[in-house]
Amino acid sequence: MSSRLERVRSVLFLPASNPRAIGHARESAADLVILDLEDAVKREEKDSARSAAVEAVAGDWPMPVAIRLNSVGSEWHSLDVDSVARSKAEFAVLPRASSAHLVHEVAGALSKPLLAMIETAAGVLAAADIAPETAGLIAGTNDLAADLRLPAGAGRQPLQMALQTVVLAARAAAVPVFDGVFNDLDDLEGLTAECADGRSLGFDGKSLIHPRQIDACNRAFSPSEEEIARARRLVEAFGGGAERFEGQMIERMHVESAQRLLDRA
Ligand SMILES: CC(C)(COP(=O)(O)OP(=O)(O)OC[C@H]1O[C@@H](n2cnc3c(N)ncnc32)[C@H](O)[C@@H]1OP(=O)(O)O)[C@@H](O)C(=O)NCCC(=O)NCCSC(=O)C[C@H](O)C(=O)O
Ligand SMILES: [Mg+2]
Repeated sequence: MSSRLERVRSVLFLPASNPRAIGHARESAADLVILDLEDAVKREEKDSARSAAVEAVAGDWPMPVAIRLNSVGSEWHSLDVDSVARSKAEFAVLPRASSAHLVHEVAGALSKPLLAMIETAAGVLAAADIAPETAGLIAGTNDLAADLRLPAGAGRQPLQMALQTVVLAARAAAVPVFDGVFNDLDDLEGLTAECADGRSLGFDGKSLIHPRQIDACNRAFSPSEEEIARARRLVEAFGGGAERFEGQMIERMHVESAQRLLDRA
């Protein structure tokens, strides 16, 4: 696992075509920033956005920065790969990853760590093979809902199996995994609830579309004081084998989980 992604909770997307947003992202508390060349950028701005992204990543950033390419098969993909390969972007992001073979090819052409977005039915079914070719997975819930032909407002319930498959694939390959975006820009309560849902599914963090979503996300994916205190007590109390701890059975794996939480904290 790239150690630079190990503790990432908030993943902020922004259109590379918006210079003011690039400025805001650089000053934000996001753990990872993704300059988008794909869906957030209009057709007529694809070339200028690509140049702007390459120029932006050449500057200093307090957090790791990635560029999201246009998908394989699109008219911009090859130009994106050429430019991003030569750029100072630490990571690239491939949308609509659908097979391990394609991801392997793109990662090879870029010669830099690649995060793959799982956002099609084919991508979900291939996620276990895709994950080992990557530095991490990101669930693309908008595209996935569209690909599955879910009715508007269907929510996350019909996506549960896909989301769990993405987490399983990432865990089996020991790479980090990030939940999809929350589209309602003004509903911070809803965002907080969805972050909690993502964390309970096993995601390490969440992708975001607005700086005002960052604090809630960072809070939700950080261990609480209560969790930290319990983990400390548990590690301290453990003597090996099966034991009673505060009314519950604990074994070695509970100590490992507690230790992981303390490391993250
Ligand atoms: C969604 C938006 C288009 C909303 O924009 P707007 O209504 O202009 O927002 P505000 O007026 O609240 O903006 C206030 C200032 O904040 C800056 N801003 C806004 N968003 C960002 C951002 N993401 N990063 C940095 N800064 C941001 C604005 O520039 C304003 O600043 P100023 O001009 O100085 O006043 C907009 O929020 C947006 O574009 N969000 C990101 C969209 C995006 O990147 N989409 C692609 C990734 S999501 C995706 O595709 C998921 C996946 O693929 C899937 O399938 O699910
Ligand atoms: Mg998408």
